[in-house]
Amino acid sequence: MDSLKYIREHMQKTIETKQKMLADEALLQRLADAAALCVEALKNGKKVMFAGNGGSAADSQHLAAEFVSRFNFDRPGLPSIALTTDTSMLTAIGNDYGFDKLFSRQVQANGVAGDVFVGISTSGNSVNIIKAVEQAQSMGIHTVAFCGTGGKLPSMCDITLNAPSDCTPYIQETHISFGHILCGIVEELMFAEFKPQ
Ligand SMILES: O=C(CO)[C@@H](O)[C@H](O)[C@H](O)[C@H](O)COP(=O)(O)O
Ligand SMILES: [Zn+2]
Repeated sequence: MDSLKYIREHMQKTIETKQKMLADEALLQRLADAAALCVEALKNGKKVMFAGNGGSAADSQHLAAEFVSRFNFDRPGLPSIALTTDTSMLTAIGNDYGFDKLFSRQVQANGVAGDVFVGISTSGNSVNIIKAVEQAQSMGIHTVAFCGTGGKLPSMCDITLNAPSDCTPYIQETHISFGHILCGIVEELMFAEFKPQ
């Protein structure tokens, strides 16, 4: 096994995925639209919820923390929760209702109309994310997909941010760019007066 060859190939593929993203004007516009959707929800006193499995669970809590704490500059916290972090809730729902209901149950209990739900799935086929999107839609909660090119999720949501790859790690590495850009635009649009000159 040639580690340096592996590193070069991985970096080449992740750069190619980002270049495809940059060349896709419609995708960039949808990312701007997703930020505008979050701004509208937050200005109306609503919140942004994130959910995903595995690496996407980590992305969910990373991005919710960015909203509540800070991203590029100091400003008031923004309401956001990751539905992936409370082990008591996750084990109770998983044990009593099944893993497929992990996120939809939390959306039903804690979501309100006008919130934004961001479902993150590289395959686009994680059932607990699909069910959470369906639950959100039934409650008037806006839905955003962070996905790849496959699965059911890309055709389900109000706004679809599809990383242009079919390979989980490159999709994930693009998703965290989506999330950082989303946080950065929301912060700028909502708190321009807090930005250091
Ligand atoms: O982080 C990784 C792979 O990079 C894994 O933990 C990965 O997130 C898990 O296999 C997830 O269960 C995949 O779910 P999904 O992205 O297909 O919805
Ligand atoms: Zn991973």
